Amino acid sequence: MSTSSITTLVLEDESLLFSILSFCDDRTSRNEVLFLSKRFLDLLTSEVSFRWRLQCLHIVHGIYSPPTLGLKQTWKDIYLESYPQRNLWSAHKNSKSDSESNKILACMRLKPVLDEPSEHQAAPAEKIVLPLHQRLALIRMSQNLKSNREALRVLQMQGDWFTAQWQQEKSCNEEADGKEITPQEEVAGLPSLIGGVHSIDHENNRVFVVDHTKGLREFSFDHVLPDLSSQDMTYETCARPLVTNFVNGFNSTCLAYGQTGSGKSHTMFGPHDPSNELMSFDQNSSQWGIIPRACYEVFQALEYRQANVRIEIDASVSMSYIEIYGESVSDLLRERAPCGHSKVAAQRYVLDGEAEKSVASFEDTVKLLNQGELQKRTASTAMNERSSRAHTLLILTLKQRAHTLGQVVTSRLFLLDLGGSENLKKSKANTNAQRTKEAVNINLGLLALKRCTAALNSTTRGKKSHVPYLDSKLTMLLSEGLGGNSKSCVILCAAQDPEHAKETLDTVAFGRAISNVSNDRKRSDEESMLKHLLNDIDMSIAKCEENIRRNERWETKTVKQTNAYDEMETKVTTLLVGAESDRLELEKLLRRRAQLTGTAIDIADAENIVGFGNAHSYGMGQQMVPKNE
Ligand SMILES: Nc1ncnc2c1ncn2[C@@H]1O[C@H](COP(=O)(O)OP(=O)(O)OP(=O)(O)O)[C@@H](O)[C@H]1O
Repeated sequence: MSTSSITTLVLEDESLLFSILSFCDDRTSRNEVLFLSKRFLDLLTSEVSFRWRLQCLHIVHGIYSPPTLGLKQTWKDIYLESYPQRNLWSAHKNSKSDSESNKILACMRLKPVLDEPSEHQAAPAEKIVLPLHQRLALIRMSQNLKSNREALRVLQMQGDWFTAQWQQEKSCNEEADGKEITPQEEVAGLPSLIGGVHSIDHENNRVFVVDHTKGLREFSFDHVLPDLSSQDMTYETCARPLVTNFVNGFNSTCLAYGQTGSGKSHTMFGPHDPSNELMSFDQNSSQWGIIPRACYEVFQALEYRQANVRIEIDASVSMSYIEIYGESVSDLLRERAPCGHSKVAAQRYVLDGEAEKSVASFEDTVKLLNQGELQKRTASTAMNERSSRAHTLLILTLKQRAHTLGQVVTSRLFLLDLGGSENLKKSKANTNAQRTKEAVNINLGLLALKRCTAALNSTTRGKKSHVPYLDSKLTMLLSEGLGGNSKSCVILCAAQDPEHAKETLDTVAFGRAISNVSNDRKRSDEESMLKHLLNDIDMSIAKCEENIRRNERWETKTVKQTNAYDEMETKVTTLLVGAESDRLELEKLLRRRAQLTGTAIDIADAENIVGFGNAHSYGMGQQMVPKNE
C-alpha cells in the first residue's frame, strides 16, 4: 500500500480497527488484535503519522506544507494548522479556513558580537547602575530562585550591594581621605551593568535589555533566535510558514526592522560579496537570505504540486522589486524609473501589479534580483560599510486557478528590507548632505510605521482608532501586512553591543508593539489590494462628514463697504463656519481617494461629491447671496 493510501485510510476511517475487534470471537486472536491496535494507535499519534497526514492533505486536497520543521515546531502543530484548510481548493468552501484572525509574529535575531572592534564602532558605553528590585529580578532569573528574599541573600553573599563590608570600606576611605564622597563617585562604586542586551532566555523566548533611563527591561517574543543562528534556521522559523501560507493562496508579509548595521539585509538577502556585485545564488546556498530561499521554495512547491498532487491547479508567478525613498517609489526592475505617472499615484501602480514582471522559474527571479541589486541605493557610513539608503520591497504575486474552484485566487508575498533607523551623529551621516537626506527619509518612513502600529494597538471609546496609513508611502504599501488580511512576521534585528543599547531598546519596544497587532487573514481572490486602503479612507471621510454635520453652523456678518456708485452700504453675509479644519481634511481625503481609484478628479470637479457645493448639507465657507439691508 502506498504512503498516501495509508494516510487516507488513517484519516478517513480511524475506527476501522475497532470494527475488526468486534469480529474476533476467540480470545487469542482478540488479544493479538488488541496488541496490534495499540501499536497502531501509537503510530497514529506519532510525529511520523502527522507527517503522513500532511502528505495526504497535500496530495489529496492540494494543501501545501513545508518539507522541514522550524525551530521548536512539530509536525503535529503544522497538521493542526493545515487540517482546517482542507477545503481551500474545493467548490465547497470552509468558512473557517477562508478567514482567520492571527497576530503578527515577532522574531528577534541578534547580530553576533564582533571579537575585534571594527573601525565603524562608536565610543564605549557608560556603566549603568540598576535599582535594587531589578537587580534582584536578575538574580532570581539567572539562578532560578522563587523569592526576592532568596535573591537578596545571594546578593549579600556576592557582597556587592550595600553590605556591611561595602559600608565599612566606604567610611574608611572617607576617613582616610578626609573628604566626602560625591554622589558620582558613590554611583561609580556600585555594582553596575553596561547597557545593551543583558541576557537571552531562549527557552521562553525572552530578552533582557539594560537601558540608561529605564534600567533592566524584559521583552517576550514569538521566537528569539540563538546568537549564532544560521540563515537556514532564520528562514525556517520566520519565513517558511509565510511561504506556505502564500502557496496556499493567502497574502503574507515578512519585514526586517532594526537600526542601521544590525543585519536586516544580511537576513533578507544574505551577505554581500564585495568582489562580486551580483548575488551568486547558484553557489553557497547556505548563506542565502530569506528572499532567495522563499523564491526557491515557491517554485519547488509549484513543481511538486504539478507532478504529484491530484487537484489540478494552474499557477503563474510574477515579481515586483521596488525602492521607497521618502515619498518617491521607484521600480528597481526598470532602472529606478518612478512608479506610476505621478508621485501620488505610485502606490496604486505598485498595488495594482503594474510593476510586476512575470517569472517562470527560480533562475528568472535570480536574474531579476540581480538586475534590481545593481540599482539599489547603498553607501558606506560609519555604522555600516554597505548601508541601504532606502526601503526595499519585493513582492511575489501568485495567481492560481484550481479546476475544482473555477475562480482565480491571487496571493502576494511582501518581503521588505527596511532602511535602518539611524542616529545621524553615530553614522556620521550629518557630515554629508546626501547621507543626511537619506537618513531623514528613512527615519520619517519608520516614524510613520510606528504611528500606524501605535494606532492599531489603541482604541478610542471602545472603537478601533484611525490608522494613519496614508501618512507615508511606506505605510500605504504595507497596509496589507499591518492590520490587513495578511499573515505577517517582523524580524527584529539588533546589535548586542553596549553602545547600541538605546537603539536595541527601541527595536525591541517596536517589536512588542507590533506583536500585539492582529491581522484578519483572508483569501483575496480577485479583489483589488487597494480595497483595504480605500476602506480606511472611506472611514475617515465618514468621520469628517460627521464632524462637519455636528460642528458647522451658519454665521451672519454685517459688512460695510462702498458700492459701484461710491456709496456706503451695509451688507449681511452668511457663512458656514465651525468645521474649517474638517473641511480641509475632507478635501485632502477626497483627493487621495480619487488618486487611489485613478479617477483623477480636480477639486473643482468635486462639486458633485457630498460636501462640496452642497450648501444645504455642507458648503465650504459658502457665501450666501448678499442681501441689502
Ligand atoms: N547574523 C549575522 N551574521 C554574520 N554577519 C552579520 C549578521 N548580521 C549582520 N552581519 C554583518 O553585519 C554587516 C551589516 O549588516 P547589514 O548590511 O545586513 O545591516 P543592515 O541592518 O541592513 O544595515 P542598513 O540598515 O544600514 O542597510 C554586514 O557586513 C553583515 O554581513
